[in-house]
Amino acid sequence: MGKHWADFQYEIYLNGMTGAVPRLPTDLTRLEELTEQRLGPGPVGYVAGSAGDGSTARANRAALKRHRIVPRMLRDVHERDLSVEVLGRALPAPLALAPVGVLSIMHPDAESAAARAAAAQGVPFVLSSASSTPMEQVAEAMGDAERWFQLYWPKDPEVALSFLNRAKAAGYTALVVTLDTPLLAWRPRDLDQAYLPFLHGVGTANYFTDPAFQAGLAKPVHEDPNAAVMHFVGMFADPGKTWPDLVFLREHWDGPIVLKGVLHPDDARAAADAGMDGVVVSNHGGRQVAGSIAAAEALPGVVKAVGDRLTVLFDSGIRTGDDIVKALALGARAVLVGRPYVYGLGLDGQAGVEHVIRCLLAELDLTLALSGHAGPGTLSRADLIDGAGESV
Ligand SMILES: Cc1cc2nc3c(=O)[nH]c(=O)nc-3n(C[C@H](O)[C@H](O)[C@H](O)COP(=O)(O)O)c2cc1C
Ligand SMILES: O=C(O)C(=O)c1ccccc1
Repeated sequence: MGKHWADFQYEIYLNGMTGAVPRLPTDLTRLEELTEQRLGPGPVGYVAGSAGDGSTARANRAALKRHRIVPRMLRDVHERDLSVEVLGRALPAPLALAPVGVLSIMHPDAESAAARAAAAQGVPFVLSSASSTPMEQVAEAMGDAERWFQLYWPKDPEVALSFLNRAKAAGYTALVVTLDTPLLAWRPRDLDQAYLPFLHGVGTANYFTDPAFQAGLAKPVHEDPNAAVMHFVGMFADPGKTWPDLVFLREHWDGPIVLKGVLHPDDARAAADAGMDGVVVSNHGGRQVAGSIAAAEALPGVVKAVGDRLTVLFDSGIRTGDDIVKALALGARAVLVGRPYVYGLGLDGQAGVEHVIRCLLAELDLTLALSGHAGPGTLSRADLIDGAGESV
């Protein structure tokens, strides 16, 4: 028997008897606007923003909305269990927090608060290479809770190797290698506000604390921060990388490796052929290729190509429990959520992130049960039809 995620719903109703309502809305699509009111346009512009005219982020939502769940009745759903096995580990629910850089623009406790929230709810935390807190400090905040490290594969192999060794020593079990960001895309909201936290040395903690990174600087970071920032900018990603380069990661990382940002079935096959363990079907929340295929449109093709060989994860556009049901029915093993938890962090720190996790999983549990499923295992493509679509 798994955790009773739907109890959160009762807890809210029971608190309501004394007139108390939740501190944050339970419709997570409302969090962006609230966060903007609270924190202002700079940081929220960075989080909410996406590539080009923003239509790819909207397409992610529309593609999920186009699928409609066909509920089934009179199936025993009184005992439910959302647990799944992902990359050889048992997770209490098919959800992880996506890697998101520079969380200090949202809250002073930044990644540590988000990681503690994930740990408290038993959900894996994926730490970004571009975190505002060094990976060791985030690990310490989590105890032995499940954590994965997202790699922006640095140009300098010594720094790459050092990141892998540090992540391993700090207890990160899986490596999530993001392929879709060899360059930062054209993002008008950031350009128009000239908002790029890295240029101020925010989101560079893993680099600035790294001995191999420091070895490439003429002066210590604190003596010449601008030079350190420029060294970071030149190092952070490498648009020259190709598939054969994955051998380096396979050689130096013992645990599971997941490639994030895969949208084409042939790239998924290449990942399997390169000895990878999984892929995240993702278009980076619509932040990289403007006009890209929606992530949910890409999911079935990738599952068909490699579903029997790789763990297929999904992100980009998950906002509700029914979105998760749809991604699982399309063949994802679990999903990652990005912006909603980041807004939760901005609004209420660790508690805000826990609120987001609990809302998503309570709604997932209830939607599954009401659709005739006692857990994710019985979902299949047959539980969905293509609806007429809807404006979102
Ligand atoms: C502010 C922000 C920063 C991000 N930083 C990273 C990052 O450092 N590494 C990474 O792999 N993905 C990053 N992403 C992408 C997320 O991991 C994820 O793919 C995306 O947010 C999922 O879409 P969603 O926000 O619609 O849930 C970032 C996303 C946002 C919104
Ligand atoms: O903003 C992003 O989407 C992102 O992935 C990123 C890139 C560089 C540093 C931090 C985050």
